[in-house]
Amino acid sequence: MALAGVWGHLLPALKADLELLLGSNGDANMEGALIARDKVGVQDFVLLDSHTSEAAFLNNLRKRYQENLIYTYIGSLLVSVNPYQELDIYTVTQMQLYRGVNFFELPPHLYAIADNAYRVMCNEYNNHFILISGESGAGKTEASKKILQYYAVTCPTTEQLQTVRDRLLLSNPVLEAFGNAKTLRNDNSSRFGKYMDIQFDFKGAPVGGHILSYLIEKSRVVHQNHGERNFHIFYQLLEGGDKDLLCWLGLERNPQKYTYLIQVSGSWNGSGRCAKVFSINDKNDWKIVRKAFSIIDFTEKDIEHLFGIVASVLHLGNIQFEEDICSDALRCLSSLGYLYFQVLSPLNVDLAFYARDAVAKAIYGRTFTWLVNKINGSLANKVGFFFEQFCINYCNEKLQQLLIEMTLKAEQEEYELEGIEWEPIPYFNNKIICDLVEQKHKGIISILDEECLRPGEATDLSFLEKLEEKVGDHAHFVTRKLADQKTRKSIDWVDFRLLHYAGEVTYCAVGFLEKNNDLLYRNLKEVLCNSKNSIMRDCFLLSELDNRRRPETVATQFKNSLTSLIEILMSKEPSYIRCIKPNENKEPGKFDDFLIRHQVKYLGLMEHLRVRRAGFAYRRKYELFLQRYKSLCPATWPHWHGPAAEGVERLIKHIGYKPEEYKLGRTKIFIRFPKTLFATEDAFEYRKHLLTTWDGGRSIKLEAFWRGALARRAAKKRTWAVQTIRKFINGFINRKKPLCPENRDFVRLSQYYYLMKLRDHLPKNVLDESWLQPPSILEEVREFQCKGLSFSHQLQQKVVTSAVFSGKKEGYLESLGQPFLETRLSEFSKPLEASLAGVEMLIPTRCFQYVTPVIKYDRNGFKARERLLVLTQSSAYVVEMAKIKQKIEYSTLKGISTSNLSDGIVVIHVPEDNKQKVGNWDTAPVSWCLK
Ligand SMILES: Nc1ncnc2c1ncn2[C@@H]1O[C@H](COP(=O)(O)OP(=O)(O)OP(=O)(O)O)[C@@H](O)[C@H]1O
Repeated sequence: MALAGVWGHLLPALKADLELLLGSNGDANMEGALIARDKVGVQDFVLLDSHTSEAAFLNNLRKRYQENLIYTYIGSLLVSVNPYQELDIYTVTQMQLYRGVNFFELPPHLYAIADNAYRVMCNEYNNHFILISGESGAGKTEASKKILQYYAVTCPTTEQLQTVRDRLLLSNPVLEAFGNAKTLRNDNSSRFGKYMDIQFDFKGAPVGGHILSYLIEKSRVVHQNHGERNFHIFYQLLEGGDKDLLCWLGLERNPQKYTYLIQVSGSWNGSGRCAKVFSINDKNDWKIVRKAFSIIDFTEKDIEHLFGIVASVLHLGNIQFEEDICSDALRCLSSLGYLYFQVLSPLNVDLAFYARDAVAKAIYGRTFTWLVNKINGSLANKVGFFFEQFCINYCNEKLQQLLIEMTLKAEQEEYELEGIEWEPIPYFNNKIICDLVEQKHKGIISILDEECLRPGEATDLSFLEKLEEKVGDHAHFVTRKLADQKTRKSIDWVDFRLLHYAGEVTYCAVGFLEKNNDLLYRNLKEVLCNSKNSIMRDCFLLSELDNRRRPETVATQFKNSLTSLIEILMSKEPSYIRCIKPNENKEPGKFDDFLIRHQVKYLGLMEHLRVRRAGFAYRRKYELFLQRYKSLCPATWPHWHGPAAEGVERLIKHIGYKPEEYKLGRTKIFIRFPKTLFATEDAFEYRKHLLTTWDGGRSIKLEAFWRGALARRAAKKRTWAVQTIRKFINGFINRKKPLCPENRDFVRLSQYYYLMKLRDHLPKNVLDESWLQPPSILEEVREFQCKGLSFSHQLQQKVVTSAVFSGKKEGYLESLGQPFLETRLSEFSKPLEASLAGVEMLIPTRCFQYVTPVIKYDRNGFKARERLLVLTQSSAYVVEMAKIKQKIEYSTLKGISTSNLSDGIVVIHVPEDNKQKVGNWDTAPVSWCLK
């Protein structure tokens, strides 16, 4: 399974950043889904009443958010609203709760998505990805971390695999230190795109992983916006690094001393200082990062070099240029041995500053890539600002297209497979915009590359002109020159505007050429290649210099890496998590309608909901549907013996499904309207409560009640049955007195109100029936209680038995239906009874765990002899005529076997040297055959 992609930055207009969580599997449909609704609004938007208005959508989201229910489904897509507070829903207990449980059985949760992906991956051996998207600060990184933690806790692991797990978890603080920064929108904003792949072995244990990083925001190294910070690592090093380290790196603890940490536009409290950020504890974070490094296999040398580079960047920023003057900082750098500069600059002061910043950005960018590569996989990066925004939004277009295509494709394929007529769903295909950006020769990226590469004087304006010339007639492209009178005013001469699927974004073309080229002077590269710092050398490999071919432009690199990413994603099954930021102030409980409506729009949530609803809202395998709802029809309750498809047909006919409400496929039933399923689910809930409500630890009286009701049924017929059920419920409820101390059970109180509410809203034909028998398990419970046997003890025994025999022994299922006995004394013949009486003198009865008559087959000629088998906590005894013939201590047992047929043969394997003779028993058998 894998995590990927964070583009959390600089999206003032489109604001759509992405984080991907990639992995294996995901049943995107409702296969096997069991609907369990929590009580606030609907937990699946698909279940909203017939209309799919944005207002209804927002209402539901708001209602739930105000109750701290931050997760809601749209089918299998999870919508998550940032709570901006710690919620008690990520505990290990919660993880265990969601582990292995059907998708919709529990309230919506990240863990359900994660677990579903994992389970389908394990069952179907396919790959899966989870795409997490949302604007900066919406909670993508947190979601991905929580999913990682979920896998770390719930996946099987060995000591050896723990290393992989720890590496995956601990790579996060390191990546965040180097790749995250405080922005206005998020104090811990990921400034790079991230794709993390987690690989599992066939047993479902995590065995490896790798991370791809995209587009680290290098410009932040040399420049931060008002109210923002540089990457965390700089502050962590200064704040947390010990004195000796700082001294060795030539650093002072005070961040104010470093230009790159107090950039002009970063002087946001008026004096060029960064105000304290209370949510960030650099000192503490430094400790975590330091510790993580050692666990993720970085050598001390690596760490030394890495911090050397971080320090070098800070020193670089302090280099000032004046005519013919080399600053102290430069000398300091050289003395550290990290960089040897030959300052033979033909550049003027401005260009020298430009070159200095270019070096700092390049060093940081490449070091980040090196760091990611070191942690796992590999890939490139680059860029900054409008150009960067353009790349990010292009990426969002591609992923949006992927989402729609994959959703529709999956639906379409399933309908075809099931032989169900497909009704096409109208949706906006944003391929047209992707083409506008990426098409060979004709797309914006190609045009940009052409301008970058062509000889002669190319400028950002000539690029803009080329765009007008080549894509000017495209419906999603506009410039001031091409715009109509009205829109013209809002577009500058140097701008172009794209009509993205999520809305219009205006890009300033200034800087596009330069950023696309990402030029680094060749002589500076040579200097860096000669550094003594091995990481630095690796980052600026000489081979790159030898290669005279022009490197690919930034946009082309990005396009290519995106194409590979999309290819990877297309080969996997999707799951989606859409994160929503509820307000701009990071305030818990505040639901800003305007802000959220905007996100609902650009995240395509309404579109997704319509897609889900336009087809069939739910589909289930016949077997699963029947299993869940069989109690709603006398013909299918308690067992249906024919094919499941026919059972389902009978069942829905009985419930009263109308033809337009469903279709029957080859293996599944398709239900068109959520309402239909909703009603069925209500009826099911009602039945379930009736059948399973427990009466203060004693068996419920439902069955007896029911029998009585049945007896009088003939006379009073249906109306009476309804009254009977009502009476039962009322009686049951009145007896409960929910608040009295013995009934402190709060759950019962909730059940009561729930049941009462449900009763008034049931489809008529559900209340009408009195054929319903409680399941056999309840009869069994009653029987146990009559006999004073402990139900939970029985249950435990049955669970153990099931684990041993399920699917392995014929007739096992039938035997499960009977109560397990602790003795079979009634089956004793007279001599055996006498035997037991004698044995009781030797083994106290209180030690008996199980006593049964057996036939022992002698090894010599397989002669059958009647014996008594007595099992105690520690040993088995074979008894004959009041004598213990053999004692077998469990600790010496080699094993026990049974046949897989429906017989009672048990073979007890004892060691060859078991000479433990008891009484007059004279042989030490290897095996026992008992019947
Ligand atoms: N599930 C959650 N529970 C509690 N707090 C959360 C949760 N999700 C997010 N937050 C809070 O919101 C902050 C921002 O979340 P996060 O960093 O995950 O956003 P993001 O979408 O990854 O942003 P960016 O794109 O800028 O990296 C977190 O630092 C945390 O304080």
